[in-house]
Amino acid sequence: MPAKVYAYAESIDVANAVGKYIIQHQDAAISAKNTFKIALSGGSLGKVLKKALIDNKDVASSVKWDQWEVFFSDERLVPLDHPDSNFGLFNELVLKNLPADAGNPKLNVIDESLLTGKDGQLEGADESKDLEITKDYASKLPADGKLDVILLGCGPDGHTCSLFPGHKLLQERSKLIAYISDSPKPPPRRITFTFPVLEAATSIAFVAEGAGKAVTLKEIFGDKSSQLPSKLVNEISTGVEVNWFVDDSAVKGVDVLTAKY
Ligand SMILES: O=C1O[C@H](COP(=O)(O)O)[C@@H](O)[C@H](O)[C@H]1O
Repeated sequence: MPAKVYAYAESIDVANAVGKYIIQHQDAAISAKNTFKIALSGGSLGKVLKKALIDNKDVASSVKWDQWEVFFSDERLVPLDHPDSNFGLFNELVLKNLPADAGNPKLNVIDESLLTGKDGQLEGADESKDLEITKDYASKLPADGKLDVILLGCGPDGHTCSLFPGHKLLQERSKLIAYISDSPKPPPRRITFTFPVLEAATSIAFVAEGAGKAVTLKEIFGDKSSQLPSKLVNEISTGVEVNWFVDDSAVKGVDVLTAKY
């Protein structure tokens, strides 16, 4: 199933489309099994989620937080209130802005009590504890391994989750959550979903904005031989639908059909 690309002139329209997409999948998941399992990413996605889930009042009033189970597609090995934490970003921008009666999602976060070292750096880190964090996070994934929605970012280098171009973790098949201590983007110590988790999902959506992503998207959609991690997600053939929500500048010069969600 080829990836679908939804493009908009304005950033706010990208966020509103992401909000609509989330609500449609939330409603389908809840009517089927009474719960919505969604994985989030960090980086630029944080601000999009704030616009989609807090500022857009129609979407905000449709979110059934009590029935959400939230996971993180990757996480940096830093305290949950650290500026580099992907959970921390979601907490600051979304959770802390929820009205008191909004309900409480079930949050699946790393076990902070096992953290060592400082700021996700290698110095002072105890790798055996990092591996415990990794194993513990894997145990939090749904028993059937199936997430309803995974929201992904695409870095300017084409990475997604903490799966980086050319990295050996792109081949990881035996673990659902993997540990990385040589992330080329700081901080170096992180955990990440592997391809088997992405392959088992119902729906994946990338959100990518800005002219800085155009060269990368050109390669992802135009170069059949590209091995960029985000391009490899587009090629998953397990039946998971892959969507891209982008602004016009991110797809300027990219030879791809776009639509509105
Ligand atoms: O390091 C990370 O980067 C990616 C991409 O971030 P973006 O700011 O270019 O959208 C992000 O998806 C991932 O969760 C994060 O850990």
